[in-house]
Amino acid sequence: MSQAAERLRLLTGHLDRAPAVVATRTSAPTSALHPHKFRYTLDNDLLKPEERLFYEQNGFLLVKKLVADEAIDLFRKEFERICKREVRIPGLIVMRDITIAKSEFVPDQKAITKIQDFQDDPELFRYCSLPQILKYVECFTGPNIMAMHTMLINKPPDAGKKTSRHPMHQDLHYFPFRPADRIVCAWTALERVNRQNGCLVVLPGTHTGTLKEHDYPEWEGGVNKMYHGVRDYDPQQPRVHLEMEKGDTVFFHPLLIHGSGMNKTQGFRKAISCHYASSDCNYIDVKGTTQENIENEVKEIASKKLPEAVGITFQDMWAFRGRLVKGEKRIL
Ligand SMILES: CCCCCCCCCC(=O)SCCNC(=O)CCNC(=O)[C@H](O)C(C)(C)COP(=O)(O)OP(=O)(O)OC[C@H]1O[C@@H](n2cnc3c(N)ncnc32)[C@H](O)[C@@H]1OP(=O)(O)O
Ligand SMILES: O=C(O)CCC(=O)C(=O)O
Repeated sequence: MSQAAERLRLLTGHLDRAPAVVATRTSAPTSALHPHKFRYTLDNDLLKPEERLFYEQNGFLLVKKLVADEAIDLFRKEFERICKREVRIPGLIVMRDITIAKSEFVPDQKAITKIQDFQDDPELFRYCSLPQILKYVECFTGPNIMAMHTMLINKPPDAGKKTSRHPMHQDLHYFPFRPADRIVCAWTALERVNRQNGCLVVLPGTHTGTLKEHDYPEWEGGVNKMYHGVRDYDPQQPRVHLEMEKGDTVFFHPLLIHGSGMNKTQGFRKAISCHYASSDCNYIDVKGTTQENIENEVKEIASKKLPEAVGITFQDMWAFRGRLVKGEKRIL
């Protein structure tokens, strides 16, 4: 058994006890007729009872070998074509690590840390519509599903300044839509990921808390643009390193505190992800909330890059990105 599988087995072992925490933490009124009142998963028969309880208590669920090697190889090839500029995708954001952000651009995947917003690339967007992914997503979002945000992350070998780390954060910080419980991220390893190359690190159970204040961590070597982290993060909290094989997929709640470590290898650690939300979610105004700092930053960057973007709301920026992948388009 792999280390990751063993860790998961140990964690699921804890679920043998009665899910009292689940019942007490739900915001919905609990009923004596429904001792297991679930909050984070929906009533459908897709999840196995142990998977459902695991997500309720931990805020994430790792599914082994969900995406086939053939599909992954196609995603990797398309990423390579994008990096070489053999294909150009409208609206795609290409990010370089802060250590090389000011150097001359080289059209090679070694120079690219992440691509974001590939909703208009049919090759990559196939990931967001894979039936085996949507089958799980539906358990968290319900039947009307929007793909709201897409990324292919190519974590580079660390250049010695630890900038390849992703600070511990909650994805909800970036999202002006709610309810949080109807949003989920699917993150698939495009190769083996482990502590050496900077796998995801999660703080189990933190999805039951609230959205925390985020800001740039004070890292000596610098921090990538928009990589906010939870302020006053306590590194002593229990954490789990999600070591995964190619094709393994983790689903996680947008309040789950997570991040990823430094890539200490010479390889580029690749993963593909999509944030989904129920199309029944509604937009919120984040002014006056802890999210105002990221709203201002995103709007400032957008208006620098695209003068036409001045005056466009944060909510509209998300509405442009969102694509219906299943069911009916409603509010989002
Ligand atoms: C809506 C927001 C995203 C939603 C995220 C959903 C939640 C998921 C959780 C996360 O992933 S959190 C991390 C979110 N981070 C990002 O989304 C970063 C996305 N990156 C970008 O948008 C672009 O890479 C960026 C706008 C920062 C730069 O792209 P450009 O095409 O404008 O690059 P360009 O080479 O023209 O450089 C413009 C300026 O940015 C600087 N720059 C580029 N890459 C940088 C970098 N990595 N770090 C810091 N600064 C950077 C660059 O030095 C330069 O500075 P100056 O204006 O001072 O000359
Ligand atoms: O892939 C990674 O290294 C981190 C991704 C992450 O934290 C995120 O997408 O929110």
